[in-house]
Amino acid sequence: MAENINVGGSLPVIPTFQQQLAPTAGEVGGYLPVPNVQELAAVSKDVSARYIRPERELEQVAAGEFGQIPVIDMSKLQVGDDDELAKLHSACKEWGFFQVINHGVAEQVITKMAEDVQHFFSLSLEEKMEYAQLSTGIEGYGQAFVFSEKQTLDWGDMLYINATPVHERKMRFWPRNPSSFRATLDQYAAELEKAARSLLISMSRNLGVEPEKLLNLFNDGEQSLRMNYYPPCEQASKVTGVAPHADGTGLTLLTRLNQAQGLQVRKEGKWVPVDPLPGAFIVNIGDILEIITNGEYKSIEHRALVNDKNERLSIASFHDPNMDVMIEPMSDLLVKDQKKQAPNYKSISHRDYKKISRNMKLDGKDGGFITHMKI
Ligand SMILES: O=C(O)CCC(=O)C(=O)O
Ligand SMILES: [Fe+2]
Repeated sequence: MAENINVGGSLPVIPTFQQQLAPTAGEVGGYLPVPNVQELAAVSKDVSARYIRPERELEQVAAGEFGQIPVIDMSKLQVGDDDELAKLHSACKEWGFFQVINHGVAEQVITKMAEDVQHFFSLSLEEKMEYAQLSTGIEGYGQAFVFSEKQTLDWGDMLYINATPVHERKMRFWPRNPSSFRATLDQYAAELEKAARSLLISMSRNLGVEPEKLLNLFNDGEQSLRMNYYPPCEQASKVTGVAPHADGTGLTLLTRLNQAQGLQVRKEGKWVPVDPLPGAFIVNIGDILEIITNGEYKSIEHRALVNDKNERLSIASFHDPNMDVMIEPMSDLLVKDQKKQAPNYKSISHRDYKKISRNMKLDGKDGGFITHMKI
């Protein structure tokens, strides 16, 4: 078993990944234009067949069976509270999803972001389309991950921006309306990045690796904000706002902007509705963190449902490592109790990982790129 292990160095890149690299949406215009859902909802009550998911009828929603996802008090983590650290470790291992309270992000930063995002989505279609996605990438106003005419569509629109690295920002996608929006996005992104790094420090303590080693992977990393707008839908029980998926990212910090509920997490085959606490962030482990931790922490499938009466808004802040690092199990984690452990995942450059994962439709966790990374 030990022969294939390369503890301390980079794991070999598996050549088959290269075959999957062409063509890419990021480069050759892979994303298909689809209707604006907010407009559809405004003009007609009929929901086109392209949005209907017959499988939803068969799925089980767990009513109270598993309880709520764990709630972690970040102020306790920051002072090294052992019980809270243990709670975090178990939340990362058993759930892959948890809420954080006392996270240190000022309430007015979140409120201002909520106001500006709501303002943006309330603009006319024409105004929003000034920031429309191009066919070549995910950034901007539009929809994500649509590659074929046959694909079932999600009942939602989004504004997607890359906030870091700062020098690579594409300002054409950063709305000027409302006039405070750019500054708000900038501040919100910076505050959430701080919270994400603080969580990574606590996670590294729990994992038994030097915090610096984990943090270094995320230095000058990529942070993206996905602002989701889900209009009310007459057939809410038959559609999804975001189809089942596991985030292909490192860590995700999610905020809901209004009272409408809809996030559900898959546990033991059933869907567990998440009931967000006011002011809390919902945090989830993404595929990259699963790979880095060699599977000790797991990314979890989730989906967003929509409401039949009210619109729903959420913001996902995705925190990814630096583009120049290798995505692979951390070498320090491949040594446990002085023994070498086999890596459970292959190694790939972050750049290639992104190219591939951004070109796959959302199709549950098993349909995600992480399946190809498993050894
Ligand atoms: O809207 C939500 O609650 C979830 C959105 C989500 O999962 C995502 O944007 O990746
Ligand atoms: Fe997600």
